[in-house]
Amino acid sequence: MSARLLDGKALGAEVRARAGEAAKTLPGQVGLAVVLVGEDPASQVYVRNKHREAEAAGLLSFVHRLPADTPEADVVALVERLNADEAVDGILVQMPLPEGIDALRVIAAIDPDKDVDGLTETNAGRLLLGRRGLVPCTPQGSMLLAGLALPDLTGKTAVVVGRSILVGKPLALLLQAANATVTMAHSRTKDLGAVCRTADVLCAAVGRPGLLTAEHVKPGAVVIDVGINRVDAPEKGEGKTKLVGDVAPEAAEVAGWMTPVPGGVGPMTIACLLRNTVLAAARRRGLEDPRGL
Ligand SMILES: Nc1nc2c(c(=O)[nH]1)N[C@@H](CN(C=O)c1ccc(C(=O)N[C@@H](CCC(=O)O)C(=O)O)cc1)CN2
Repeated sequence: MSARLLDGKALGAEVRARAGEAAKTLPGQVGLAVVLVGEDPASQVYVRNKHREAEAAGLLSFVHRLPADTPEADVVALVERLNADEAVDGILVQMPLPEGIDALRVIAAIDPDKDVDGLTETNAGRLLLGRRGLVPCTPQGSMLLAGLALPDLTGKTAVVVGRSILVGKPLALLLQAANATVTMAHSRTKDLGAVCRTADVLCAAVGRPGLLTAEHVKPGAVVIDVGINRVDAPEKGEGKTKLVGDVAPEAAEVAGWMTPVPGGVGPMTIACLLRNTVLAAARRRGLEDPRGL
């Protein structure tokens, strides 16, 4: 069997287009502020892409770049200024932050109603309690991709490998909210293969290239590979690199559906960020959530 592709590029483009259409229906322009501290090369690419996609969708995009040695208090002060800025509907602080800055303290400074990353305690609590809030972008994108293969997850078994606050934990809650029976696995899980083979939906969010192989996959399962790992690619030439997921490509011989890396969950992250920003903007204006978003 060769898995069908869950195309995050195509679905991401649809989600971004819908966010752009919904933004047009709101009074005033929707504004997104992104804070980048330091020079992490991958983060610089992601922030550039966020700026480009936000503008392409008709949003106002404000990028704040701070040097790596910026004191934590100055990052928090910037977040507080953005909280008070009427032109800003959504705030995102790009992760990872440089050593010496406590990410949780910076996140805690974000107004929960502008927290388009869904990482504040308030939004994490809302997700846990099943209340309306802002949901982290990568887990949201993973659910949209899984939904292409399995529109109804009721009674399905799901295994999430990884327990980060950015992906693993919120993704497990979203799967549970969609009536799946969820197991969370991690580095201390005994017999990871046996646990993973129970999954109708297998989600890998660990950041370890090729951690899961064909042996971890139940025949026909939906495999959502959240890992985006840059590895050496000597076959492409000296010093060249490539992106690979947490799931080895041969797993596609067993899976029914699988996300590629690149082109799977990654593009959904920015698409869902635009979606969250438009949702936040509508709610801040006291309006209903836009239809069709
Ligand atoms: N505050 C946050 N920081 C980080 C998040 C996040 O959701 N919030 N997620 C990641 C990085 N990220 C967005 O910030 C991100 C990662 C990957 C992609 C993407 O489109 N990947 C492409 C490949 C791009 C490339 O060539 O490098 C793909 O997978 O096809 C978008 C956004 C960590 N930080």
